[in-house]
Amino acid sequence: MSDYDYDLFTIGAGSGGVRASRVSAAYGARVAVAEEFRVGGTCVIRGCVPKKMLVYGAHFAEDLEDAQHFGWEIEGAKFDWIKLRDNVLGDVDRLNGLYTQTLENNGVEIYNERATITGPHEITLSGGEKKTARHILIATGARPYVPSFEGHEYGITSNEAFHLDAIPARVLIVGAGYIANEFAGIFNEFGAQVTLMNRSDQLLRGYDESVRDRLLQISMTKGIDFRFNAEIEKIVRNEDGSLTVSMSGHDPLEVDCVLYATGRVPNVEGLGLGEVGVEVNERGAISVDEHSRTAIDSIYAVGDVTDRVQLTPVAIREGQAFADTVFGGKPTTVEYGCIPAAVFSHPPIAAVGMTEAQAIETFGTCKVYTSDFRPMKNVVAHRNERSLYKMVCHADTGKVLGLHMIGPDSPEIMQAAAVAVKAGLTKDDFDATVALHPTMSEELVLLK
Ligand SMILES: Cc1cc2nc3c(=O)[nH]c(=O)nc-3n(C[C@H](O)[C@H](O)[C@H](O)COP(=O)(O)OP(=O)(O)OC[C@H]3O[C@@H](n4cnc5c(N)ncnc54)[C@H](O)[C@@H]3O)c2cc1C
Ligand SMILES: NC(=O)c1ccc[n+]([C@@H]2O[C@H](COP(=O)([O-])OP(=O)(O)OC[C@H]3O[C@@H](n4cnc5c(N)ncnc54)[C@H](O)[C@@H]3O)[C@@H](O)[C@H]2O)c1
Repeated sequence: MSDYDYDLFTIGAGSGGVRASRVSAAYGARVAVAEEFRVGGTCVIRGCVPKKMLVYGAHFAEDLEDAQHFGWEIEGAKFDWIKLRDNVLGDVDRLNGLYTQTLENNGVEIYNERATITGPHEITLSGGEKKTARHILIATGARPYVPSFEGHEYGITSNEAFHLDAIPARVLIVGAGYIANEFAGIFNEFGAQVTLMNRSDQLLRGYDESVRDRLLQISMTKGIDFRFNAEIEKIVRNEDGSLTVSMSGHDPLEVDCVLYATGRVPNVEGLGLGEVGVEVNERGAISVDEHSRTAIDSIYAVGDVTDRVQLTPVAIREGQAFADTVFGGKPTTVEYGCIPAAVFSHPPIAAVGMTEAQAIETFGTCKVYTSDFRPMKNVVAHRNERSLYKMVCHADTGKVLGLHMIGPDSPEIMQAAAVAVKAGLTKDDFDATVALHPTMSEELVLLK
């Protein structure tokens, strides 16, 4: 008989924590999880899922416009934000229920409370109750980073964006990464005047320059303004509720909403890590080994709180690997190479593997094949918006090192193509595959 209340106590019921808890319980472990907000975590409650639903909702603005060129009369079309918002939040409630049910069906005990670590095997819940466990898993995720300056409290983060009472007429988005470009697209399609500002002179650092440039060009054509090399200095709230934002290198801007999309920081504060000896790195993320184990043998950490790759499928893999290793008798590590990623902008971007710049830096040279085309649907719709597919290959072997796409449905297309890139296939292998016609994805086997 174990001396502990549980075999595993997980802190945080998000993507990583739910997977780890559920699978560990299925292996026969006695598992409990503490969640201070809502079961499902960032992805389900205020991240990937509601964001993607807003992206779908937003894209109807273009679809309705384009439909007229396909013979459809669209009279009196109007957009109701409250209806979309409440439908999305309703589905979030449904998913929250499903995730809770999944945990309960697997015999995982849920504490709807904040938890802190008070010993290598001890957790204290906010209500004061103490629990012991053979293993503790920290899966507390990350939260939006808000830069500090005078008046910063007048801005919102992505957390609040899902609950707005109205679409603001003028929005300033601070940052130029994933969330900035996704919400710039969403607000712009809903009719807001969107300005995106960034302290550097580029957007989406880490993505291939060609697709970044294409997104910038298309976004500008759609009416989104960009201010680069701009550091936010001050926000003043005016009597009418509008906000005047001062920034370096540019004129002040008057808007109705400021959204910070300036990265996410690991949730480690007040967890008791220092007291118990769990180390954090210079970025404030929990340091772990390849099995997600911290400096304390009984304590592990997965997902955004470790800041390896802040993506849901990665948190899930880390949670699964933890359970397989600790309770499944199958020591498993996560492979971080060739992780496909997407930006759900309008149009979306998808990528896997090395950019052209990374390939040149690694190998000194590479071969690049591209297709720059106007999708058939855009031609009929009179939409002057071109897609770009780019394949980066090893100069000698022809092995595909990276694939980069911007265009309609590119994330949907990329998932399948990423299998080929991960498998180490070559440009010749792609070319040997007969095209599926007429599609956009056939460009992948016709690259020049
Ligand atoms: C707007 C937005 C859009 C995104 N879109 C995508 C996307 O399209 N694709 C993608 O792959 N990723 C996306 N992400 C990233 C993705 O949501 C995260 O990488 C993922 O949720 C990380 O999972 P996690 O388990 O590490 O943490 P989380 O899902 O954040 O879960 C952590 C949980 O721990 C709880 N918690 C924290 N501290 C405590 C405590 N002390 N006690 C109890 N509970 C605690 C929190 O309330 C939270 O529920 C998006 C993120 C955001 C913000
Ligand atoms: N489609 C997806 O998969 C998706 C979508 C949203 C979020 N996410 C995940 O969530 C993470 C967080 O998203 P994000 O967009 O907030 O982060 P990000 O890292 O993508 O972008 C952060 C942006 O903020 C800027 N910035 C950082 N610190 C700043 C400061 N002090 N002042 C001004 N600007 C500053 C950066 O230059 C950058 O442009 C992403 O890294 C990603 O892993 C993924």
